[in-house]
Amino acid sequence: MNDIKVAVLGGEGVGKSALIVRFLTRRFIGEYASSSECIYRKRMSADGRQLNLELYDPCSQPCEGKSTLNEQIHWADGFVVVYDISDRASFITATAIVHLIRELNMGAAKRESESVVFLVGNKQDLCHMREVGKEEGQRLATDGRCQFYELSAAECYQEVVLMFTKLVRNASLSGKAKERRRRPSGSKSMAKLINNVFGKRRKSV
Ligand SMILES: Nc1nc2c(ncn2[C@@H]2O[C@H](COP(=O)(O)OP(=O)(O)OP(=O)(O)O)[C@@H](O)[C@H]2O)c(=O)[nH]1
Repeated sequence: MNDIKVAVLGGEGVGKSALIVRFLTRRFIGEYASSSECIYRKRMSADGRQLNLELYDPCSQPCEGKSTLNEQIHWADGFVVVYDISDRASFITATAIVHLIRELNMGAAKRESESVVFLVGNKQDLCHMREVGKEEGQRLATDGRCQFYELSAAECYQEVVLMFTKLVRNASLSGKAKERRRRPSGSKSMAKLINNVFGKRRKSV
């Protein structure tokens, strides 16, 4: 069975938990606990193959044993980088995250091990308060070799599911996940890292 690790990253309050909870439970509940980081686990199938998905939801507040952005990027096979279309500061944060992911990918040398990154402009239902143009998101996605979505965790259940499903499929085919499968010793040390970094909280939905 393949393990696929996806980190949902972005500034504070952009809707990371809302997107994850929407994908896993279909529901938009409005308020989400944000005092600790956690990993949600889900079994799913893609292209007839069974996958174990691990979805990492970071904690924006300072919390005990909090992992660094670099650790999160090394851990994951794929990323959803989220910003809020009604909050320009969150777009600047998303831009920095996309650039950091690509920088660390370059450090890892091989192009085929490049991570799958989806850039998501969330809260599309707040377009009357828009501070980030759709074309700006598209431009960042092109620069950072990301797929781009504008959607609303509050209102677009189908789009949220499609986005995550496509990301998981692409990540499962990516060089990074394949490389990990080919090298059991590598996955052992990665498992150790995960336990060190994320061992405290795991959730199944
Ligand atoms: N209008 C609107 N509000 C949203 C949407 N998605 C999330 N929210 C709201 O935005 C707020 C923050 O959502 P969270 O999912 O907690 O955001 P987060 O990025 O996980 O937050 P932190 O973990 O604190 O960084 C909540 O009040 C949500 O109800 C959306 O698509 N539209």
